[in-house]
Amino acid sequence: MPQGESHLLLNNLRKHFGGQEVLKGISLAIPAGQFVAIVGHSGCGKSTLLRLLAGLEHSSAGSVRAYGEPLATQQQQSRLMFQDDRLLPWKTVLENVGLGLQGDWQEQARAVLTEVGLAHRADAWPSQLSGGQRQRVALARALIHRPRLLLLDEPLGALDALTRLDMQKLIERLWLQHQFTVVLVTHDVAEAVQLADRVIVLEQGRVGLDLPILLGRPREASCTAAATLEQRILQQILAQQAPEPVIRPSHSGVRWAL
Ligand SMILES: Nc1ncnc2c1ncn2[C@@H]1O[C@H](COP(=O)(O)OP(=O)(O)OP(=O)(O)O)[C@@H](O)[C@H]1O
Repeated sequence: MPQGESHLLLNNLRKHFGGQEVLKGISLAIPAGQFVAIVGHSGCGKSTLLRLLAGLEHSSAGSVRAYGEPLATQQQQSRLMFQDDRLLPWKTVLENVGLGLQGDWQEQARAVLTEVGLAHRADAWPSQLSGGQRQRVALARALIHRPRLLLLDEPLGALDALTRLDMQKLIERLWLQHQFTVVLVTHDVAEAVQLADRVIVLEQGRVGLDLPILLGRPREASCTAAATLEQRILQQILAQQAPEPVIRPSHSGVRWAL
């Protein structure tokens, strides 16, 4: 896949919540069209980083530029997909895909449903679909906007293993076809190596490893080169202690863990 121009430039990005510094100076250049996976211990700051890229959080310091412009001016070109599909149960599949669109959106919505293999369920209700199908609808709802940046926050985490493999193939196919930039947060190191051009290990808010995945496509999950890369990433993660949960006193006097 051709990659050249920088899409995202993160410069010394920091984020704290109260006294807790969650991102401690992240600097990255992400070329247009690159597929980046972010892995790391629970609580190391992966979702916070993604939420900053989606414009759902503001950084405490540092900057993110998209195509040379402040990220905030480019936000309409990105879409975020979560582990839960966030479909509206009182709207049909087609209406969910066209949510918020004006004018003659139905044809476009049917076209993206075809791309995700669900054109035949356009008139179904979300409750009539399987978990994998609902995630396909969520993907179609993102794709209808033709995003240049697709942000994926563990979107396959709740799916069974076979559905997950199907979804991985679908995401890879659509990415190759449309050439958007992807930032995927995942707990699954094999999934990261299977899909990404580059895997970043976050360690307590810092980049601990930035590893290019120089494997051809389509990829064989069981090939030795992939297994070696997975091993390298796992070693890096396991060498780090998981972040200590932050215990804060609540107003009621009960202590709770973040
Ligand atoms: N809105 C918030 N207010 C206060 N603290 C927050 C907020 N969002 C995240 N945090 C804290 O920031 C830290 C990093 O959270 P984040 O969700 O980014 O981690 P993560 O690596 O995505 O974890 P996981 O893999 O478990 O989803 C955690 O300690 C979390 O409690």
